[in-house]
Formats: sequence, C-alpha cells, structure tokens
Amino acid sequence: MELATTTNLPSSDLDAFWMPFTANRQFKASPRLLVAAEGMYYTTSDGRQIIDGTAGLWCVNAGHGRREIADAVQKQVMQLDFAPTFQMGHPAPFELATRLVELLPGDLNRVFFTNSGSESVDTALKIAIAYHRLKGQGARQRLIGRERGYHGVNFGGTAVGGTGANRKLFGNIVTGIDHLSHTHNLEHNAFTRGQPKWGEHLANELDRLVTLHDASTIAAVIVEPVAGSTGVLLPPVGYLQKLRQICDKHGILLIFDEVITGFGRLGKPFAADYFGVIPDIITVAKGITNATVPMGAVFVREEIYQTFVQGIENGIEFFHGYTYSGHPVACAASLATLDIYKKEGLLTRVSEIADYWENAVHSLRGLPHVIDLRNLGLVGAIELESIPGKPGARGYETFVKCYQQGALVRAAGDNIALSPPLIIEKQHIDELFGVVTDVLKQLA
Ligand SMILES: Cc1ncc(COP(=O)(O)O)c(CNc2cccc(C(=O)O)c2)c1O
Ligand SMILES: Cc1ncc(COP(=O)(O)O)c(C=O)c1O
Repeated sequence: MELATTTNLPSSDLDAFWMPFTANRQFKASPRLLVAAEGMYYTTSDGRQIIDGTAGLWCVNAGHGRREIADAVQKQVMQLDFAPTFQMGHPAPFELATRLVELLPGDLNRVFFTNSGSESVDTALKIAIAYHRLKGQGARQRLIGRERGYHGVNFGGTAVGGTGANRKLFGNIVTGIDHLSHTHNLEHNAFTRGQPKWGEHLANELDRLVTLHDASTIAAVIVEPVAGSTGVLLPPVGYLQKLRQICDKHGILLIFDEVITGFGRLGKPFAADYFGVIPDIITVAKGITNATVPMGAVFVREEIYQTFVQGIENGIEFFHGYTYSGHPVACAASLATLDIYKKEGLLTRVSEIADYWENAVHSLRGLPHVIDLRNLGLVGAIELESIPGKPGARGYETFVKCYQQGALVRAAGDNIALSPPLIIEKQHIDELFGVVTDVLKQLA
C-alpha cells in the first residue's frame, strides 16, 4: 500500500474528519499535513523537513520511526492480534506490568491498563473513590484539582481540570469538585531558571479546603507535577512536598498525573523521582509506547490494591475496565519502547542536556513580546504578551510561522510550549531555537 506523501487530498476529503481541539474551518482552509517522520524530524506534505519541537504531542520520547517498535508490533499482530483480558488473559500485559513497576518509586506495585491519558485519569479517580468506600469512608467523594490543570477529556478529567475553555460547554458534569489555585506568578517568578522559589505556601490552600469540606468528604487531590498543556507551569520549590504532607495528615489520596512528565521528560523516569515525592497513584500514557500505539496505565500503591482484593469477598474486585485494557499490540509496542529507553538511557538522559536546553530557552529573553521563560528537564515555555482583545492570537501566529519556517512547536494560548524527543542533540536544540528566535523577531 503506497502511503500518501503529498497533499493531493481534494478539499472535499477534509470534510468528514471532525478534528480534536482544532479550529476546523481555519485548518481546512489552510491545512498543515505531516506525511512522514524519522528521528527528530517530520516531513510535511509539501516535502519540507521540520524539526519536532513537541515530540508530536509530548509523546514521541524516543524519536520517530523506531524500527524496533515497528518490528515488535508487526510480530505481535501476526501472532496474537487481540485477546480479551476480562476473565481471560495473554502473556504481554503481565510481562509489561512487571517491567513497568520496576521503574516506579516506592510501592507503586500494581498497574491498571487503559488506552489513553483521559482513561487513566478517570480510572484513577474511580479507584480513589472506591478505595475510600471499601475502607468504610464512603463519604469521601470530593475530588480536588487545580486551576489551569489538564487531565484529559473524559467526565472526571474534565471536571477536575482547571481550564475554563475545556469545561464551559459541558456544565456541571460531575459534582463534588474543587480546585486549588494555580502556581503561576509573573510578579515573583518571571524568568526563573528551573523551579520557581515563590509559591510553596499555595499548597496550604488544601488545608483550607479540608476546613471547608471536612477531610471525611475528600477522596483525592490530582495534580500534574509539571502542568504541561496549559503552557508549562512548574511547581514552586517545596510545593509538592507540602501537598504530600497535607494529604497524609488528612488521609487524602495524592494522584500525580504524569501523562507528560512520565518516562524521562524531566531527566528521571518519573516526576515522582525527580521531586522526591511519592504519590498514591500515578497516571501515564503518551511515552509509554512512544506514541506508536495508544495506551495508558494507572500505577497504584500496594495498599490500595490490597484494599480492593481484601474488600471484596470473592469474584470481581473492581468493576471497571476497557475492552482494550492490556491490548496485545499496545503491550508489544510498550515493551519495545522500554527496551529502547533502557538501551539508550533515555529515562535519565535529559539530565545530561538539561543545562544546554535551559540556556537555549533563556537566550530568548529580550525578544519582542517575551514576558516569561520557563524550563525544567526537557520542557520549555515562552510566555508572550497577549495582543489586547485577542488572547491567544500571538501564540497561534508564532506556531504557524514556526511551522512555515521549519519547526513544530505547541501554542497554549499565548504560551509556546516546547518538549522535543529525548534523543535531541545540541545541534537540534540550536536548530529549534534558531527558528523560534527568527520567528519571535518577526512578530509585530
Ligand atoms: C497531564 C495529562 N493528563 C491527561 C491527558 C489526556 O491524555 P489523552 O489525550 O491520551 O487522553 C493529557 C494529554 N495532554 C495533551 C493532549 C493533547 C494536547 C496537549 C497540549 O499540550 O496541547 C496535551 C495530559 O497532558
Ligand atoms: C455498548 C458499549 N459501549 C461502550 C463500551 C466501552 O468501550 P471500551 O471498552 O472500548 O471503552 C463497550 C465495551 O464493550 C460497549 O459494549
């Protein structure tokens, strides 16, 4: 089968696909199509090579076109394309779960497989509520998220998420939700290299919510250790540690949503390792298969799992799951991905290049409309001053101009987020920031 390599798609062929998180009319009037990818580069439908500054969508950690993963997927499809894991099984998810928990800190020993980050988040939230019920504390149903948080698009993740645009069309889909303040503050932390110094005290808001609702009604707090989708907000020094302490004090479960930070993004296997804070539950997706096949997972502490299996007399302990939980082909892709991470040291490689990356990010200071620069590990953000009355317009213009001039970046409002594959070399960093610098200089 010949793969499409040029954009000879008649415009009518663009009609049927309802694109996610996209201005469909604007895109279809001037489509940006990628037709191939390898290593650090995409090939556009008009034959241009552009550098991937976003690892696709924070997910192609090992770089594009990995033959090892393709071979593993092909072999699995021909050997066992699909088998159910409801009251049935096949070897791959058991092998993968064992491999995965070896990477986790503490006693996060058990893995529930999903198909996405959104499914991982909703699974984690259901586990938290059910856990408390099984412990005889069924009143603990409140879930606490954070402003500007992103936890996917299923009902639970939307409800605990903190971005108005992602919530306003859907009303009050889940009750019993509250939010902590976000931690972004330009007055105190602008242009900070690494973790901001101001803001630990914001974690104390959790104590205020406990006073307001009473701990007996609160099941869990869910945060992204580094908030990605909103434009990269970093935890102030001490903030996550404070959240952990307050959760422990009140018997509240702490959930780290590591869909972005998981699998080496910060220079450690997980953000939990990087910050030295072990949550009760971790959600992942994206890098788990290097984005080759959709997959997610939820890691839970041993005591949570034991509460389920001991809390139910006999039979099914957790009435939850997806047709494709532990899908053979997704598992094969993930096992091959973990092999690459191990062989190439990608779960810790970022620590070797983080300083060079940091200097590249902060080299943008003083360019037109740049009001903040943020970095940690191999994540970066450029905050641009909004055009009055047109929030997001400058970010979108920067994204389109970067695409036209040779780089894929991510616009989150007027923030430009950067999160390249972890295989990036210094010459790629120079290329990426060369394009970004040129584009920023062109901004009116
Ligand atoms: C922290 C977090 N949690 C959950 C999800 C949902 O995962 P799925 O998409 O696989 O259901 C995400 C996904 N993160 C995500 C997805 C798409 C775009 C962007 C962006 O930065 O614009 C970020 C995420 O970043
Ligand atoms: C009617 C119906 N809806 C939804 C689902 C859930 O689909 P998935 O398991 O892919 O989440 C199923 C699964 O069997 C189903 O039969």
